[in-house]
Amino acid sequence: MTSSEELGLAVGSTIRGKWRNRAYTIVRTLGAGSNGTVFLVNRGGTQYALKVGYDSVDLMSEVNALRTLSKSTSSFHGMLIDVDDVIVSGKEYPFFVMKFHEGTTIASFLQKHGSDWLYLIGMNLLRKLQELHDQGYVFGDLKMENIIVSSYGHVELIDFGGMTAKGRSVKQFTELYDRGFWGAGSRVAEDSYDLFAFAILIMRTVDTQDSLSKLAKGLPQNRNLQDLKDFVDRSEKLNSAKMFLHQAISGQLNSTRAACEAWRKLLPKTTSSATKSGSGSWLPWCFALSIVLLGVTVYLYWP
Ligand SMILES: Nc1ncnc2c1ncn2[C@@H]1O[C@H](COP(=O)(O)OP(=O)(O)OP(=O)(O)O)[C@@H](O)[C@H]1O
Repeated sequence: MTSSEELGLAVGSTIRGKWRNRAYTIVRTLGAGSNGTVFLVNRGGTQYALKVGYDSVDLMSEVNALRTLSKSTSSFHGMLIDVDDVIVSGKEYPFFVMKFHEGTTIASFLQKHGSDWLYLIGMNLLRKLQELHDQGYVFGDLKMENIIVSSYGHVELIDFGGMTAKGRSVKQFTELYDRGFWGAGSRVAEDSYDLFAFAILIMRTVDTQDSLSKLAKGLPQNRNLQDLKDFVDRSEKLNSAKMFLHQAISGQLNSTRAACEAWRKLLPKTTSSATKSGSGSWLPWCFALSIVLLGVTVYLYWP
């Protein structure tokens, strides 16, 4: 794999597209994975995430996914900003530019703000998945590393290289989150495939001993769905989500719509009504405040 240093793309240097001639200044490296290196870049005062790939075939599937979603009217609209090639030291590399999502991983968000946030984050993640599923796609490679959480538990998905049209075979996945790996179902792209990965992700947030990874390292014939069910049963912190998780890992939740409804019931009451109506639990407070202000006004100005 070619690293960013080898590419000679240091902070402050410019990536200029060969075809569209747009220039992006590198602010810092956001991360590097199997398909490329992602940089935070600046163009005309706006920050973007720019991914330089090592192989255009690998990058193309992600670009195609982003292109499709960008055209939609969903919250994924306008995600893809630019696609081009850059020449570095005489060699050509493909790159694309997307919206930059500021935030952190689920694990660090929960550590900082408390584990109660898990239910709201889970709700927001299910809604994102539902948007994707409604358009006829599954995400495929759903895992901790591909989710960014920002303030108020807002969730964004990143790395759409695994996005697959429903009915096809999932093209990119991570074993730990893959139901095929656990002998719990096929790799056909359907809602329940992502919902299985969602359940694993929720389980991983309480897995301080990393026991799921240890289980995954076992022999294939010793690894099965029952191990996962036992994990859920042992995890006290997941008590209220037990039924949901059992259903998700056994493929009994067939639609993300149904999953959203089931998960909503797990939300603490105030959050639940806030997320449902979009108004929030601040309404009663606003009402109380307005009464107090009225009282103060009457007291000050009454003749
Ligand atoms: N749109 C974005 N906004 C903010 N950060 C991003 C964005 N896209 C990617 N990143 C950051 O860059 C890192 C690497 O990105 P990504 O997972 O897409 O690379 P990859 O090469 O496909 O990795 P993998 O080997 O996991 O498939 C991410 O973990 C994330 O921290």
